[in-house]
Amino acid sequence: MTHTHLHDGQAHALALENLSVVFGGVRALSDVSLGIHAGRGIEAIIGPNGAGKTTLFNVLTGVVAPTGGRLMIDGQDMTGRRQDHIFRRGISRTFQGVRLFAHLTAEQNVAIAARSVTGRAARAQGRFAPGWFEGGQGRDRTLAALDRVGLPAASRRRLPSQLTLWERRMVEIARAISSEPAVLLLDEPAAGLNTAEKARLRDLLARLAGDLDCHLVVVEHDMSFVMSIASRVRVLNFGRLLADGTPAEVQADSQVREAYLGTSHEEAGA
Ligand SMILES: Nc1ncnc2c1ncn2[C@@H]1O[C@H](COP(=O)(O)OP(=O)(O)OP(=O)(O)O)[C@@H](O)[C@H]1O
Repeated sequence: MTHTHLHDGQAHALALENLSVVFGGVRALSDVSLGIHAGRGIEAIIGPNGAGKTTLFNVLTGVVAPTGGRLMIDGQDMTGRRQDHIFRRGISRTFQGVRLFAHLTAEQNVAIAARSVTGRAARAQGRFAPGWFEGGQGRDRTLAALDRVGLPAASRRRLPSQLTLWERRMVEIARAISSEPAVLLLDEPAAGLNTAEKARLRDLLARLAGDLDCHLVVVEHDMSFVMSIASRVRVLNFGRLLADGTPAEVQADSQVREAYLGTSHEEAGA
């Protein structure tokens, strides 16, 4: 696979400026400003239940339009733009829980995502080549993504219901990386995995950040997992950005400790 990088020579940046989201009377996000710079890194967003983490991902991917503030991609205002527009700018995601098409095999689930985009190379040229899937790129992209996550050959032709949770998670990640994103957002990737699987996930994410030149942003409740993979951690609480720093800095922050003490997150001190 050839990579013509979308962000060659320039920082591929996702930025939220004074972002607010209100659902009816609920203020899910209040005046959140943050920048995500592409590069080979992994950062995390943590926070108690209802802090606004998923809403933040939803704004970053165009699922939810903000009530106030702006979403900038590469310096361009993308506020209120459709999901597919944002996706084509190199922002990809996985969802809380696993969302795969039940009637399609693992391989087909990845293929439909892989063929819906032309990938980073074509995006860099500012075009979508007609017939590229028939030309084999979609298939190459699918196989490359499945190889990258390490899904065994026998599992690729199984339906999601015939796979383990870890295998389904691998398929979801393969689907998200098949578009060769510049930024990959992962919503609770470690949820439900056992210790051995979490270790494999940790290795996989580190490899993706390195090999793919993809910047990873992880929303995660498992604090020890977060602290072991992220170089930067942002903490949301009641829709506001409470802290931003290295894992050590965030863990030592008294406001963060207080925010977690009021919740049922027993893993907060881990
Ligand atoms: N579509 C919606 N309509 C109304 N309220 C919503 C909607 N989506 C989210 N909320 C509310 O916005 C707030 C933030 O929710 P969000 O799901 O973003 O939090 P979270 O940090 O991802 O929580 P969790 O850790 O439980 O997934 C919560 O109070 C939630 O109830």
